[in-house]
Amino acid sequence: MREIVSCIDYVGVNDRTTQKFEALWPLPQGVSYNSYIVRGSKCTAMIDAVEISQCEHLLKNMNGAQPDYLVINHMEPDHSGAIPVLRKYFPQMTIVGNIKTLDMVKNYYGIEDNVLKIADGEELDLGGLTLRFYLTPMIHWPETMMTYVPERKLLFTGDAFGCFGALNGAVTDSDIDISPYIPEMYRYYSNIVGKYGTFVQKAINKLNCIEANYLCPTHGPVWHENLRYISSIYNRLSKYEAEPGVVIVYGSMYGNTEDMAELIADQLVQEGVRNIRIHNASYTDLSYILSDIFKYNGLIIGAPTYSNGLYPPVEAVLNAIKVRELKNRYVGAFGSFTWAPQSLKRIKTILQEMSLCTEDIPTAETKCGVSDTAKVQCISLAKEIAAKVLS
Ligand SMILES: Cc1cc2nc3c(=O)[nH]c(=O)nc-3n(C[C@H](O)[C@H](O)[C@H](O)COP(=O)(O)O)c2cc1C
Repeated sequence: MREIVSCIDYVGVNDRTTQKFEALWPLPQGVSYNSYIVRGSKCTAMIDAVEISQCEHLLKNMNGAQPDYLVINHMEPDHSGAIPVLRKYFPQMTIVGNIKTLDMVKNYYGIEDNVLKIADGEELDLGGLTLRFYLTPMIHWPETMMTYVPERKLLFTGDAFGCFGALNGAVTDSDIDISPYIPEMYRYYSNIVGKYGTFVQKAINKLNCIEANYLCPTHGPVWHENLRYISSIYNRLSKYEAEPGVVIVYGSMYGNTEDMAELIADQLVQEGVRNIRIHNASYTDLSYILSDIFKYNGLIIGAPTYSNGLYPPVEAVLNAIKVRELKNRYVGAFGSFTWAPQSLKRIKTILQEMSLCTEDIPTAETKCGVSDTAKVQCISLAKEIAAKVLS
């Protein structure tokens, strides 16, 4: 148990053994499932729980605390998995959530008794400390909400402002070097929350009226000293705003499409672009590709034609971008074929369907090896994208 501010403690756990979050996203530095205890003079509340396999650690960290309430800001099982166990340990504990939360509690865990339904803006008096609930749907499930403690200017934010990476000793950012967590925040946002930028913006605007000195998410450090910086990252990402730079994602079986990627990158450097990330879609995990795509404002995608379609690893990246409704990028495309060209056409079609950009998409295409014409096209594509991302 670690004190964050007077009467509010951290009781969360670190998971350093799960290899992939949601069985999809790599966790090379683990992940924390954050849970908190708020002690009023009359009652004690627990804010969010942990994943089912971590119950023992959670109970140990609670150090004998007897919660009267369990507030559920988010029902995803990495936070709610412990509910049935907690209910057995603390039968008196009332489960607090909004109408959508309680429907999920019933359908996941068969629990309908001793629950308290709260509405947007409602408060729960713990004695000297108040919990005020703000519904913030679709960050990133329909039931998500945040809980504010006005007396401490502290906001429990659910998954918002969270990041991958287990906690290394300290809980609050004031006590650590936060630099390892920043790339993990980009990755977490782009992988998990990225599709819901509009809803993140709605929540940010809704919560503008409250003053928060502490943001306590369900993953990663508590933000205090760097609160403004972290909020600005979230604000920017959820508006789909990006830094000048170009991500080149390509697939290649025999190196010809790859040669085009290298040519384009070489020219981008000559044009003055400094942030260039090249990803071979067959080798870089999608998690990291998405993270870079959310970070930079230029995106160039290339693939060989494969069985009259698009090379599958590149198609998977395009689908992931489409799902996340990415906006405002300067995009280019390139492709290769041997007898019947398809890949470039397909990349362009998908990019245009996404409304990623309003302008024509610059392209380059080659038949078999990289032809002189294709080289000229690659150079011109790079020049056009460089001019836009640096403008
Ligand atoms: C399994 C397979 C399927 C292919 N299907 C097509 C195709 O439908 N149409 C075509 O023009 N080329 C097709 N190709 C040829 C590749 O698109 C061509 O060799 C391309 O230049 C490969 O690019 P790379 O060197 O970057 O791997 C196919 C190649 C393979 C191995």
